[in-house]
Amino acid sequence: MNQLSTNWPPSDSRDRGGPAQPLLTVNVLRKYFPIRGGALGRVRAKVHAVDGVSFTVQKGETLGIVGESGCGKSTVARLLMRLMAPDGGEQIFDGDEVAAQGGISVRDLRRQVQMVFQDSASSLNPRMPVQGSVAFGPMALGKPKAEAMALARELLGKVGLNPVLFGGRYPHELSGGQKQRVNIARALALSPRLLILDEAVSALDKSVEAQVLNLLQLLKRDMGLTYLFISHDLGVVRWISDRVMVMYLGEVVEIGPSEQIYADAKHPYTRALLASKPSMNPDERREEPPVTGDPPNPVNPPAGCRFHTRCPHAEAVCSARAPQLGSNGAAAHLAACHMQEPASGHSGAVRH
Ligand SMILES: Nc1ncnc2c1ncn2[C@@H]1O[C@H](COP(=O)(O)OP(=O)(O)OP(=O)(O)O)[C@@H](O)[C@H]1O
Repeated sequence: MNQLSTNWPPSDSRDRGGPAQPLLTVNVLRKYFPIRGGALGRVRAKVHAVDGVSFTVQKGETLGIVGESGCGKSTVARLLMRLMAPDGGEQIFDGDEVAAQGGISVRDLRRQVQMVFQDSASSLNPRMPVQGSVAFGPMALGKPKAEAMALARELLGKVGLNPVLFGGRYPHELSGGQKQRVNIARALALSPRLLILDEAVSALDKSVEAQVLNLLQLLKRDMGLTYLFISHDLGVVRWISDRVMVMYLGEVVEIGPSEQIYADAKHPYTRALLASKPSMNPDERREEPPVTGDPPNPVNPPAGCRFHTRCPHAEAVCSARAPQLGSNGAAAHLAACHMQEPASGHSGAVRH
């Protein structure tokens, strides 16, 4: 693998080692999509896509986001990039509030946060050789062409594509895995501090997926990057993430260190999701039945705990009152379930 020149990425912006410091903090983020109808196109209802989501990503870590299709993972990602405006909440990037007076502008945020999507083909311009695609962002920000092209060659090498062999190729001349490597190089060309990977390896064959995951780990270590890794594949998320956040119907139901989430999940939804995951180990203990059926309609989410309509442990309190994210053990491991609150009134509530 090629070495990058010493002046890239800029040494002052990397997030290596040291005590944990937040790079990104999100407080009570909300996005409701209007559903319009009738001749006048009036708003008839709203999809509660992201509903009060709060979390922090520490510098240098990988936070995985998991949950069933439609739970709001991609909407969170798009909100973080400000590809759409939130309806509420606050986003703080490296100490500065996004789009607030005296904070960080959306333009600056979009340079420091880059995203890689699942669909590697449509992210690339089909009429542009890949070296040009990688150089495009830096040139748009004013880097002279010769420098941007040199950076593109360097980055293609960094993602494992020989720039002499691949730089002049068009996207249709590349495999899916190669295209995704180009997309990663393109994202890195703007020297981001946070990379959001939204189902970025989901369309790849398992062997190619493993190569790209290994590449991501190497890049993260070499460049001091921070990742937000969104996937429906719990095995992949476990492998790559330091911490994992579980979403259900627009809300966070559990968040904690990866090993604790996988070994000792607190929320029945997380346990049901894990039970739905195919296992190679026939002796693996599965206390919860796999999650079945479809999630409720996000236009009218159930009152109380949104999972209560599918939860085998649901009691009256679960539909009466929404549980708060909290911990009954390790402070870093939080779950929103009445069984985790000693005084909730649920018969299965933990006692201390
Ligand atoms: N532009 C939009 N207009 C209306 N509803 C939307 C829009 N984008 C997303 N939604 C809805 O918001 C909810 C969350 O969608 P989102 O794509 O964030 O989920 P997801 O967890 O990323 O799902 P997947 O894993 O399938 O991509 C879903 O109910 C979806 O139908």
